[in-house]
Amino acid sequence: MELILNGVTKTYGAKQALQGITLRLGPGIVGLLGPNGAGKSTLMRLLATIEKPTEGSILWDGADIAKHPNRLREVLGYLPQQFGVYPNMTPVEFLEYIAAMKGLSRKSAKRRIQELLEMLNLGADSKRLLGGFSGGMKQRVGIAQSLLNDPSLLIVDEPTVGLDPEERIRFRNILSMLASNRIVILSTHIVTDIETVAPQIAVMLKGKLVRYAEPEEWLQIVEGKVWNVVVPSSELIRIQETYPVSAAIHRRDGVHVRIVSEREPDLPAALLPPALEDAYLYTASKWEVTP
Ligand SMILES: Nc1ncnc2c1ncn2[C@@H]1O[C@H](COP(=O)(O)OP(=O)(O)OP(=O)(O)O)[C@@H](O)[C@H]1O
Repeated sequence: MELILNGVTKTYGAKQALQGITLRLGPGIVGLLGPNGAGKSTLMRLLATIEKPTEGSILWDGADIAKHPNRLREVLGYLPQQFGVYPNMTPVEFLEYIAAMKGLSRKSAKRRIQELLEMLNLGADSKRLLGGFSGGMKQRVGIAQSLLNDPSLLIVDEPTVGLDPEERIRFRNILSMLASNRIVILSTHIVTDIETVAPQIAVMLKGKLVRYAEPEEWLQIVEGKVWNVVVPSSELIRIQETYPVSAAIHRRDGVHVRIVSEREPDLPAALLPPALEDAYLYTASKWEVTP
């Protein structure tokens, strides 16, 4: 089970959405992190064989998916960013419909749907109409449809948008549970979505893969560079213009601002242990000036 990207580039007219992405993935979760417009969804669509690279190649277990898309499609699960359900169907009807489109036999689909409804904690709601489901429940139905064929490659694009904190945590737990025997690619612009579940994190900025590393390596980038400074709220804008700011908490004694700075700032400052958010912001700020 191996996915290799070799110099993958995608252009739309004059727009380069992806530039020379090279990456090798094995089983487990990889978190793909980047701001809106970084190219994550484009990359997901290429991996899902919906579009082809303009240059470069994507190999699934050695086969080029542009030439042999079915090799990957058979083992692919995809939860796109915009995932819609039919409001007048129950989860069972909806999943049966998707299973039929994927070419699963009725008998194995029925069994698999029951398994997935139990696993995703939807069993008690299996006879309700999807139109009345919460965002989190719909998202679990989305995951269920992506798992119908027990995929070896599972791609989930911005899955936590619109979910409440409890559903977010539940969703992360589901993904961790699924990652043991497949490659899971989780794309997001929210650091907390991936920091607890992804042992490998790839950051994309402006269509390029900036770095692919373990969380510990990300943290090393900002070791000794994260500071807490307390300033009056009138100073906050100046601070934000000067440093990457990963948090600003308003307290009685002023605003406690968490900044990333290579040198000790010219303000009373206390050094803090680094977090992934600091590393991400610092990397993005460096990339702004030296693309
Ligand atoms: N079909 C298309 N035609 C033209 N430009 C496109 C197309 N798809 C994407 N782009 C452009 O490519 C760039 C990357 O877009 P993409 O949607 O992949 O980013 P993203 O990181 O997924 O961000 P978001 O989370 O906002 O979707 C953007 O500048 C976008 O406008």
